[in-house]
Amino acid sequence: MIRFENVGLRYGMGPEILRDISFDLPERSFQFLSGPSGAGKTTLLRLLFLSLKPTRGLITVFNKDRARITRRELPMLRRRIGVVFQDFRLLDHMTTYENVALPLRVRGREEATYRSDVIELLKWVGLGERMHVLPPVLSGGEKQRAAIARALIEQPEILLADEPTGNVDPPLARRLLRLFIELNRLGTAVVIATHDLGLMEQVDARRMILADGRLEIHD
Ligand SMILES: Nc1ncnc2c1ncn2[C@@H]1O[C@H](COP(=O)(O)OP(=O)(O)OP(=O)(O)O)[C@@H](O)[C@H]1O
Repeated sequence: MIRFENVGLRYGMGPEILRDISFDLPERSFQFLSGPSGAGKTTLLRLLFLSLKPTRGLITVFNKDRARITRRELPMLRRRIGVVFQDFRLLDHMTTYENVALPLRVRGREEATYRSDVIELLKWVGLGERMHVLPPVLSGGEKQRAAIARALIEQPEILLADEPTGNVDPPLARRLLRLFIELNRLGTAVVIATHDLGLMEQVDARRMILADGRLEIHD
């Protein structure tokens, strides 16, 4: 689905943060992306989400060359990639339900066509009782699950999650991990950026480890 070939990335005139990164992200795969703080995990996720362009090398996304993707094509492709950001990015003046429904509303869909899907998804992430409250009232773990639901509402083919268990206690982290595993069983490829070793030990999954700008892959 996504392929990197000798990809390099530097911000401005700074040093190369990522060097010669090559890997394939197969359909329905499950992988952790790990490495020390500052190793470039978020940067790699931004390349995967098409919000950054590589400074060298080739990225192919859904059989398209990243360098040839036009601005107009970007929203269509991004819809196929769900992202859970480290800081959630929920809108505080909208309820949980409205936050999750927003991507569909923005696309001009009538509420009657998606209402039951949003409610079902909120129940699936365990927020059935919290759908009418505003994000400032939600706990960290609830915000995390609202952000996951929003990333999933358009049924993406890939889910990227940046430190999804960073702010939650171990039982909730396990619950979130079960949610990602279930999602993967249903057919979505999953990439979880984390430096939580305990989390990675719970699943026999591919590990992509960034260190000194390079990527090591342990299948
Ligand atoms: N917009 C930017 N401009 C310049 N440098 C940046 C920018 N974003 C990140 N960097 C630098 O790139 C390097 C990698 O950052 P990145 O956030 O990708 O790492 P990370 O592995 O996700 O870290 P953490 O685990 O702490 O979130 C860091 O040295 C960081 O300072």
